Amino acid sequence: MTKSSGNGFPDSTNLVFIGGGNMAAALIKGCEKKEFIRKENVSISVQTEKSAQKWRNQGYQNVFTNTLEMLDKYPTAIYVICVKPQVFEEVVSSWPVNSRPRFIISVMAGVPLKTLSAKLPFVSGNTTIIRLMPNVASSIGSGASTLCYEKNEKIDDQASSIEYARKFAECVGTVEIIPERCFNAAMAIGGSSPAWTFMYIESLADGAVAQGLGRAEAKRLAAQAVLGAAQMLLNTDSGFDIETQHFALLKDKVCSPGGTTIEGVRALEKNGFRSAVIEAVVAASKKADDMAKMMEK
Ligand SMILES: NC(=O)C1=CN([C@@H]2O[C@H](COP(=O)(O)OP(=O)(O)OC[C@H]3O[C@@H](n4cnc5c(N)ncnc54)[C@H](OP(=O)(O)O)[C@@H]3O)[C@@H](O)[C@H]2O)C=CC1
Ligand SMILES: O=C(O)[C@@H]1CCC=N1
Repeated sequence: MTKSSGNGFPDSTNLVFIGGGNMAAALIKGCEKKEFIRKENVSISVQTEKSAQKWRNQGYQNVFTNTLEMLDKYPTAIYVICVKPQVFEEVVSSWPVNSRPRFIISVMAGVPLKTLSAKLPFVSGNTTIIRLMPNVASSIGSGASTLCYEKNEKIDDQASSIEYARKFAECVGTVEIIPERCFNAAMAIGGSSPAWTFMYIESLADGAVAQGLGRAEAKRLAAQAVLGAAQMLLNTDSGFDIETQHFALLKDKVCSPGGTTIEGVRALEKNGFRSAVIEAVVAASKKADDMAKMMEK
């Protein structure tokens, strides 16, 4: 009998990554660390020989600079699309018509399921296509991913594919399975917000540096303060229940009457802090909506 390592699929199942950049690296390394996959079952296609060599130097042997050649070699593997959305059309053009992947996971922002199906007519129909939106913290196993797919009872054993994708995403952090109509909004928080959080932490440090604190101390302190605050929201040991309680409960605990923090709250509100953050989420989400519309053309 074929051995299985608990992911529901035989150990010999090949995972084929189209694109081998930051996201592919985070996912591959996270899955390997959790022994979900092994190097010998991973194939990667990249654009440049330089990137291919980087992967080979890390012990990956199945590395290609020609996607068609790779997909030809693994016509029934699990495919993970990890290229930029702008490159997707090019990838489609080098997709062999006889490939029959077990299922497909796409991490591309702004490329909806219906576009993926329409652009890959020869593989869709009886092939589950899953959208997964990981984030940069996946590279250290602290990602916050979202996943969506279209339920189709005609597809054989679709539930196993979804379960595999869920476990795959869990190798690099948490995963929320959500309807596609909310996917771009979730992407703005899960996928994009780490960039804004880095900006926020940088600004905290800048403020303290302006007031005389050393740069290194300010950076460490700011990062740890943000981490601790996030952990209080997620860890019930803080007495906070994220399902039922309002974030302001914790904010109010920090704001002593007549104290320092409330002065900072006042300054933030005066400068449109919350509105700026809300608008950033809406802007990122709308950009993904626009990208999806462009893709339809
Ligand atoms: N960065 C992030 O935080 C997140 C990104 N995403 C999504 O992940 C996807 C990838 O992003 P990211 O990993 O950051 O991008 P990168 O630029 O790091 O990686 C893109 C990869 O695609 C390869 N590539 C380019 N053209 C081709 C081609 N024709 N055939 C095969 N491979 C090709 C590149 O090769 P080479 O290395 O040789 O240039 C590179 O390895 C995007 O669609 C993005 O929307 C999703 C969530 C978060
Ligand atoms: O900026 C982007 O388009 C990608 C998707 C989410 C994070 N990075």
